[in-house]
Amino acid sequence: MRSELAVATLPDVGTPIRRIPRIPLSRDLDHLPGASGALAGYRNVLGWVRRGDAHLRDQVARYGPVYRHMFGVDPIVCVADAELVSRIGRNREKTWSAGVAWGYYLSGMDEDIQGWDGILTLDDRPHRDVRKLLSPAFGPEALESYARGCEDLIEQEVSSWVGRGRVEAKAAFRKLLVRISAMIFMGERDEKEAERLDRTIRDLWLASFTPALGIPLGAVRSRMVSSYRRLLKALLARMAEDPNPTGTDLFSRFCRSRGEIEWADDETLARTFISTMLAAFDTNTLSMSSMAHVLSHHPDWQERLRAEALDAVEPGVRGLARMEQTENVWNETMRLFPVGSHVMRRPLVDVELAGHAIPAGTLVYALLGPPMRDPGAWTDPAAFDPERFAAGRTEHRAKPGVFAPFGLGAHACVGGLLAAHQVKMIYRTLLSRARIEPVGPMHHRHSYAPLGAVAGRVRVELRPLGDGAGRR
Ligand code: HEM
Repeated sequence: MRSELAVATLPDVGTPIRRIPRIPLSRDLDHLPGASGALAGYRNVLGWVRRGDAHLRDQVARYGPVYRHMFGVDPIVCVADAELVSRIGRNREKTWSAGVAWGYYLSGMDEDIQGWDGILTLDDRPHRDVRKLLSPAFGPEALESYARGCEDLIEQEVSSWVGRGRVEAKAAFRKLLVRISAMIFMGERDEKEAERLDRTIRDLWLASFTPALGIPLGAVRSRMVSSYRRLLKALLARMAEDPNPTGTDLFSRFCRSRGEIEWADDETLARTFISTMLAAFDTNTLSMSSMAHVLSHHPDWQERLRAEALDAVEPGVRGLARMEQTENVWNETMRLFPVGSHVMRRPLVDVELAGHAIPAGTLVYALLGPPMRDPGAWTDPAAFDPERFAAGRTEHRAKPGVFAPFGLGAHACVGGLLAAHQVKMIYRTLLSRARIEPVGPMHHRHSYAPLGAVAGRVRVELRPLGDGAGRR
């Protein structure tokens, strides 16, 4: 039976959605294998936080590739089969809405919102319009200028880590990436301003996560919303002061495209811009921290990457393009320690997945982690083996959906290349200066909180290389 409430309020397939309301979730899921009830929902959230992807793989082993569960107070359907994940993400049937799914969490977060909430709450043509607007800011010329713009900052920060000796990778990478992002995104070089921006982004993540936990819009959320409004006001003031900015930062590039979308006023653009930053801050910090853990326990791979780093001295993106082994290690790290747990979608009509009827309006989590251990695609899936990505093996292309750390289809990550450049630049500098040694044993514990990484603190020892061992 279909949830009449959800169906009554769902937009038609292909309808551009403006100001997505919070459409109730379909709850008619009893015919699916899985668990239900509030207690299961809270236990499930704890499982995600404590055991990350291992928790999800256990659920798949128990219930199969399509199952129902609760995430906090919300009934969800999880999909773990690579081809189904690919089908949902690519959305060739034009059935799956990211907007209605994200809108469930984000809509109404700020009662003053007059326009779109963000890039992930858009579907169809409005979404294509925004992607087009963003594309020059992620094109080759822009990426080159970002790469050159942050070289000095990376040098400085890496020197200070090596000087300190022992670092906690999550905090260290975050501090550096926040400064890089503030510079790239907003042309902001001031450390304090970068930290303030970071706090706002953190608040926004928390604000979008609280409804699933059944936490009412109380004091906590309103504090988060006020820091969001402050940032929005600052962006709008900047747009008003300088209607045609010449800066090379992402915001200036974005502003220069104003007027290209007839439906988007300044406020809509500023909100869209904030949502773009929201997707960028934590993601790469976590992938790089997991990589530090992995490299500290694989000195052989570290040596290979060091040789590559010392060889790739050409400035800008040309040198980075040569760092294929670094990219393979990064990919292998994200395969074993996924960053994004799922892409969230809702079908706008009733659909069938692996013989199970999924009612329109169901909140579906297309899981990204379990397919990355699919034994049908990966040899010895639990092993650390970066060469599986190299030419000649390319296991990540074995079948659709087996490797999608950046999502799939129209909403696939816009910043994947930028993230890869940042990883290569930072590791090129770090590995040419120091050897990364472990503090404590290798462990595979993973956690989603809500983004994923090696669980807990990632402490590593940085031993400066002897004279002549490093060049940069
Ligand atoms: C390791 C780093 C990163 C990972 C693992 C990652 C992962 C993802 C994933 C899985 C999605 C798809 C979400 C969905 O379909 O529901 C996504 C979308 C997105 N990412 Fe990333 N991301 C990373 C870095 C970045 C960076 C550096 C930026 C810079 C701006 C960025 C900007 C975005 C944006 C704007 C979207 C939404 C695209 C759209 O809706 O069209 N990401 N990312």
